[in-house]
Amino acid sequence: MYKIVLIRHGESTWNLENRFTGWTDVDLTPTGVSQAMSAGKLLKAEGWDFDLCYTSVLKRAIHTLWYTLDEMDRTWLPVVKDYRLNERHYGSLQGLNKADMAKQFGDEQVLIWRRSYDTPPPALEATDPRCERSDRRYANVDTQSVPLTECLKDTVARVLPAWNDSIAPSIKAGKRVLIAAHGNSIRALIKYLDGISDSDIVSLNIPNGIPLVYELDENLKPIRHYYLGDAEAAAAAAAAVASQGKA
Ligand SMILES: O=C(O)[C@@H](CO)OP(=O)(O)O
Repeated sequence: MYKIVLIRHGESTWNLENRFTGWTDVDLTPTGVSQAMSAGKLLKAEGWDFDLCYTSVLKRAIHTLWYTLDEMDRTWLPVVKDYRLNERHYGSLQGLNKADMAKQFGDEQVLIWRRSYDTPPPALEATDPRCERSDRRYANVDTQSVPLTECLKDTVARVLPAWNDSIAPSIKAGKRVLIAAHGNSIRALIKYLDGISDSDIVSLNIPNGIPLVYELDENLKPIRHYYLGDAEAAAAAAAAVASQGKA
C-alpha cells in the first residue's frame, strides 16, 4: 500500500478578500502561514515523512510547502514545481469578488462558474494585462497550454499528465510523496482517483492547509482517504469554502 498527502495552500490574501484567484500569484495571509505551520506540526507529530514533494508555480502553494516542511525540518527535500498543478484558471473572473458576482449574477450562476464540471467562466482576452501568456514562468510552456479560462474538465486534462508522467511513477518507485496545490487542482486529481461523477464533484470542497491522506493500492487505486487532525473542523472548513460564492 502507498500513502500520499495532499494539501491545499493556506489562506491567501484573495481567499481573505473573497476574490476569484485562479492563476493570479497572490501571497499567503498570516493565517495561511500559521495553517501551513500547523499542518507541518501535525504531520511531524503523527510520524509522517516524505521523500519527494510536488507543488505548483504559484507562491501560495510553494510557501505553504516551505512552512509545512520547515516545521518537519525537511526543507532540504527535493521539490518539483509543475505549472500543471496550478489552480484552475478563472478567466475574466480573476480578481473579482465572489459575493459581489453572486449579487450581480445570482448564486446559481456563480456556482456554475465555481463548480460545474464542464462550463468554463468567461475567458480572458489574450491582450488583457491579467493574461499570464507573457509571464516568464510559462516561457517553456506551449502558448495554447497557458489558458484564458478553464472548467474543471480542462484542469483534469492538465493535472492528469502530471500525475501519469511524474507523480504516479515516483509513488510506484517507493517515494513518499507530498503534494501542495490548490482547491481545484486537488479536486481534479481526486475526481480522477476516486472516479467521482461530473455531478457529484460539484459538492466537493477542499479546506485550506489541512493534510489530506490518500491510501492507494498497488495500482494506485484509493483504498481510503481522511483529513489529519480534527475531522469535524475539516468538514466545517470545507463547508465554509462552499459558501464563499453566495450573495
Ligand atoms: O478563486 C480561486 O482560485 C479558487 C480557490 O481559492 O476559488 P473557488 O473555491 O471559488 O474555486
